[in-house]
Amino acid sequence: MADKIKDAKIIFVVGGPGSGKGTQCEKVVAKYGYTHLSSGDLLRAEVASGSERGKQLQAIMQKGELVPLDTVLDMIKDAMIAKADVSKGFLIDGYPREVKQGEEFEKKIGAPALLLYVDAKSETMVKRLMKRGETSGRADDNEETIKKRLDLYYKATEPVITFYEGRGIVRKVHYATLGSDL
Ligand SMILES: Nc1nc2c(ncn2[C@@H]2O[C@H](COP(=O)(O)OP(=O)(O)OP(=O)(O)O)[C@@H](O)[C@H]2O)c(=O)[nH]1
Ligand SMILES: Nc1ccn([C@@H]2O[C@H](COP(=O)(O)OP(=O)(O)O)[C@@H](O)[C@H]2O)c(=O)n1
Ligand SMILES: [Mg+2]
Repeated sequence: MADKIKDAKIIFVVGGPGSGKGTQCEKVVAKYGYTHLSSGDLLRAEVASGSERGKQLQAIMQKGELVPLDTVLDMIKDAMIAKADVSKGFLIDGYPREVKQGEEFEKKIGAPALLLYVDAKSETMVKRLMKRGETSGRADDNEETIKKRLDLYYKATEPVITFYEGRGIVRKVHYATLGSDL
């Protein structure tokens, strides 16, 4: 089964909470037809299913903490296998969250060809998430959890970018290059 994705083209999409990862992925999908897999969306789907595992995930996500590495990785892997026959490549959005997650992904699935780093200032991210929180219904789009997600991003996830910069595969995307309104 896992053989099906052995040679898949992989792009990691990394950026802070509310930096616009999902928004940028949609643009790439429209242009290049890659398959977009958001690790956060996969986790929220599990929560929405009402399963026992979903309940445990909900509690972690509400606090802005990271769910266990194996849980996310298994979900991404299953989703990749399910799409392997129709996919030109995969945008893995919101993963890796820490260097260890990247290392495990590479051991179990494969190496990324590229890392898209979606850059935004922390004030911008906070503003967007507070706005989104008015309608998103996301339990983590509130001031207290947003602060924790940001702290964790700077502490655990920024080192991921440095790690892959060492391999020369990081491409930075920010509003100026994308003609955003901000
Ligand atoms: N003004 C402006 N808003 C944006 C831009 N990109 C994204 N947004 C908004 O910012 C919010 C967060 O964007 P997402 O694409 O969901 O960001 P994300 O990084 O996937 O967010 P998380 O999954 O929560 O990490 C949404 O409400 C978007 O509509 C942009 O370039 N300009
Ligand atoms: N690889 C991942 C992705 C998401 N998550 C969890 O899911 C939450 C939402 O992730 P997300 O990528 O949709 O959103 P942001 O926190 O980036 O805004 C995170 O705050 C984590 O609790 C995780 O633990 N591990
Ligand atoms: Mg997202």
